Amino acid sequence: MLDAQNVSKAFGRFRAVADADFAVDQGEIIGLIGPNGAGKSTLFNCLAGDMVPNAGRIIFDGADVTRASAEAHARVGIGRTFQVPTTFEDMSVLDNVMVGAFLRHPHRDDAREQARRIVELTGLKPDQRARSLGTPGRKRLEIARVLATDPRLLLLDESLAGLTPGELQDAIALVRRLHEMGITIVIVEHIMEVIMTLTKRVVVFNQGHVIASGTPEEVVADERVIEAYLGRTGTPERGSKP
Ligand SMILES: Nc1ncnc2c1ncn2[C@@H]1O[C@H](COP(=O)(O)OP(=O)(O)OP(=O)(O)O)[C@@H](O)[C@H]1O
Repeated sequence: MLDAQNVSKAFGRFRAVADADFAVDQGEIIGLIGPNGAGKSTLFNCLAGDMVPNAGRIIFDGADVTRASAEAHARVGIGRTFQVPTTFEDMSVLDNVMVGAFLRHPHRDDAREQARRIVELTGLKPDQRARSLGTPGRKRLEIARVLATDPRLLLLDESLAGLTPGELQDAIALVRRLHEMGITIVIVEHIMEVIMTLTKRVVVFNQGHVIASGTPEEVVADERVIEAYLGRTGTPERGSKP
C-alpha cells in the first residue's frame, strides 16, 4: 500500500530522516518506535505531505506522492494525527470534525452527517466546546478530525499519550475498532503496552532510519534496539520513555 524508499529529510545539515525505507501492507497495524528525536514524526511529516523529502520516493497505491501537498495526501487516503492536536478552540466538537469532513463532502449537510457519524464512533459529545476538553477528549478529537477525511491509511502520532490507565484501555479499543473497520494503521507510540497489545509488526527507528523490524517480542529482545534505547554505556538516555 505504502512504500517509502531511501527517504531523507534534513534541517540544515542535520538529517532527521536518513535514507529510510518504510513499507506498509494494506490491512496491517504497525508500531513505529524509537528513542526521542529518532525522526519518527519527521517521517510521518514526509509520508503525509506536511514536508517534502530532500531525497527518496514515496509511493502510495502505485502512485508517486513524494512531492504532493498535504491535501493531496488526504485525498488519496492518507490521514495523520499530530502530537499536539490541531483544534479550533472556540468551535464545538462537531464543527471541528466537520472541517475534516468537508474534504469529501463539499455540501454542509453531508459534511455534518459524516461528522456526526465520526463523533458518535469516537465517543465524543458533538456540542461540547473544544476549549473545555481534557487530554483524552483532545486526543480523540484529533483522531476524529482525521477519520472524517475517510483515510485508508491512518498515521497516529502519539495519539494515546497522556491518558490514565482506564482512558488508555478505551483508546486502545477505539484503535482496534478502526482497524477492524478496514483502516490500515501505523502507530508512533512510546507506551510499550499500546505497541505490544495492538500491533503484530514493529519497526524501530533510530537516527533517522530503520534499525530493526519484527514482532513486538522480537524487537524488544533485539540487541540493536536495546542499544539504541540505552546507549553503549547502558545509561538510560534522558527522556527515553520505554
Ligand atoms: N522543523 C524542524 N527544524 C529543525 N529540526 C527539527 C525540526 N523537526 C524536527 N527536528 C529535529 O529532528 C530530529 C527528529 O525529530 P522528530 O520529531 O522527527 O523525532 P521523533 O522520533 O518523532 O521524536 P519524539 O519521540 O521525541 O517525538 C530531532 O533532533 C528534532 O529536534
